[in-house]
Amino acid sequence: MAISCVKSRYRTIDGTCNNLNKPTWGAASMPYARILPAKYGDGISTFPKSFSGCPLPNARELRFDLFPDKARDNMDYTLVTMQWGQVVAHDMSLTSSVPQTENSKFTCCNANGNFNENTYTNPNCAPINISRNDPVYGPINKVCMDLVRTDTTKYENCTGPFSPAEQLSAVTAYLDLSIVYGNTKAKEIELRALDGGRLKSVTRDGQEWPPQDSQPEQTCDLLETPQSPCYAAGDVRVNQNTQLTILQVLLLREHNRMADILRQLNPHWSDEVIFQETRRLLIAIAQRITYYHYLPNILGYENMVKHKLIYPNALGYVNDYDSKVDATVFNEHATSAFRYFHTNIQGILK
Ligand code: HEM
Ligand SMILES: [Ca+2]
Repeated sequence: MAISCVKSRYRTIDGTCNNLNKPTWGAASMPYARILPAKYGDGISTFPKSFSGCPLPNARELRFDLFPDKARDNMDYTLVTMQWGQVVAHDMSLTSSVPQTENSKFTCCNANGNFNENTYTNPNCAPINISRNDPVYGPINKVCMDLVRTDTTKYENCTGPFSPAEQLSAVTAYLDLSIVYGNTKAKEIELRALDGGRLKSVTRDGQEWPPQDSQPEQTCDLLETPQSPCYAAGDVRVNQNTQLTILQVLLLREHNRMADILRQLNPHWSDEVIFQETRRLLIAIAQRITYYHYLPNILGYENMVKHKLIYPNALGYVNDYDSKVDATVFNEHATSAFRYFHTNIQGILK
């Protein structure tokens, strides 16, 4: 599909036209990029097999052998280091059709922890066998761990019959706070107050909170009553865990705080101008936190300076933009590498 780009001071909501020569690079609803070619069993979409032609080892057993649980306190960083990482992860990547809520998901295992009748005939099902000795699920007789295969270019009929399936990301690859503003114009409009550049919010106990999701029973699986908080935000995972929700609330409040100040300073600005200017500022603040505060903890400050990921001595800004670099997230990064930081999650969250 040909996209014509308009020169603008503001980012598009769906990530198109960030790169004017390649308008779809890094846009939402595009396939992931790959470091290595796909390696499917049949070259198209089935699970790979071992060299002997047997299935690969059981994923649940490998997990216990390779990544046993071990609590290790860290005296240097608080839980927010982990938590900002999830903000970054959700800004960069959401594999299309990954089930994130209990009620809306298609399942391959039944409520008793056993395999559904049609599991073996359904090509979208790839549940994992849990051994009877499993330390967590063994005692409660759960033998089926759900795994529903994600959507690919195959389901979307985007690629030819013999080319390998490519998974899609539902969100913009850019660190553009899509978790706050959404990835489509429709979502952006739904989230905006359309007055004074503000995002919609509700006041409870004298404080500002995100608006209630329109379908709380479907979105939030641990809902006590339909009135219990279940928030709507730019990202569907906003309610996934309390620590993440806190940061989403903070970003919403900061947007509205800055919008109110900009409105006071510029009474002649329209809702649209205040909204876009505030969005532009908040994105810049979040990028600053990510590159100068979060990533140095992970990659090492000197290392980042050496590889020109940050420029601590720069005055104003650095123009190191390279239009030949594709910002599309690698499949290997979203599926494996960046999930490594799940090991930073505290075992018990109170
Ligand atoms: C309490 C904290 C967290 C919880 C409960 C959590 C849970 C999850 C869950 C349930 C998924 C989806 C699994 C699937 O069906 O594919 C996921 C995906 C993912 N997580 Fe986390 N996570 C947390 C923190 C983090 C952190 C700190 C990072 C990285 C710094 C991270 C990176 C990712 C990535 C990259 C994905 C794949 C996203 C996608 O492309 O769909 N997560 N996480
Ligand atoms: Ca994004």
